[in-house]
Parts: sequence; structure tokens; C-alpha cells
Amino acid sequence: MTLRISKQFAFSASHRLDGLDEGHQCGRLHGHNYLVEMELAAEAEQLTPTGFVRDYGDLAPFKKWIDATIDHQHLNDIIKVNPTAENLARWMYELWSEQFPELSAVRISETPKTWAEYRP
Ligand SMILES: Nc1nc2c(c(=O)[nH]1)N=C([C@H](O)[C@H](O)COP(=O)(O)OP(=O)(O)OP(=O)(O)O)CN2
Ligand SMILES: [Zn+2]
Repeated sequence: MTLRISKQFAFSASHRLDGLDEGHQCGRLHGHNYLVEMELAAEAEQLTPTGFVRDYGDLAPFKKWIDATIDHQHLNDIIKVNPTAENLARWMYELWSEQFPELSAVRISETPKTWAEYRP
């Protein structure tokens, strides 16, 4: 039996997407109030003695990194690939899965109606 937890983090940033048809709105400089959802998972027998997959508070370094690295930044200057929601989710997973081995997926929302998820 697998237990899953998640915690949301917010940041605001600008971006511009390459490779779209001329005139596509996302090829122009624009911004989003992003939501990041970090999902962590463990098998029932791997829970901590308290009964946690992991203490939500352990994710504080991730929030600190968001605030220091991507909040109020231009994402095209920060990540090497096109800053789509899909690529952001994968980038964050790959950056953080070593520190959080229980990390099972990262989900990125650019708007309240959309999300993209990286779940290797
Ligand atoms: N698969 C993806 N499609 C799009 C991405 C993305 O990262 N992955 N990104 C964008 C734009 O950056 C932006 O998010 C616009 O999204 P969209 O939902 O199309 O924008 P609107 O809010 O204007 O949409 P409404 O139709 O008005 O709700 C585009 N696509
Ligand atoms: Zn966008």
C-alpha cells in the first residue's frame, strides 16, 4: 500500500516560449503566478514512527530555493530548456529528487485551469 503526500508552493515569474507558431500568445513575454505541487510517496511499512511519509516541514529548503532562485525572475534566463510547464516540472524533479528520495512527482500550474506533471 502506497501513501502519498503533497505540498504546494507559489512563485511569480515571466517567460516566453520558443518554437510556437508566429502570433501564438505564449511566444510573447508574459508572466504567471505559478503553483508547484511536490508529491512524495512511501510504502506503508516505510512510514516514519510518527506515521509520516515525510514531515511537510522538511520541504522548507525547497521553498527557500524557490524564493531565492525563481520567484520574480525571468525563467528563460534560468533554465536551459524552453520554460514550458512540462520542462519546469522535470527540471525541479531532477534538481530535488536526490535530497528527497521520496519525491514521486512534481506538478506545475501556470493558471488555475492547467497543470503539467513529471512522474518518472
Ligand atoms: N502543454 C502546454 N501548453 C501550453 C503551455 C505549457 O507550458 N504546456 N504554456 C502556455 C502558456 O505559457 C500559458 O500557460 C498560456 O496557457 P493557456 O491556458 O493557453 O492560456 P490562457 O489562460 O490564455 O487560456 P484560456 O483559453 O484563456 O483559458 C500555453 N500552452
Ligand atoms: Zn506562459
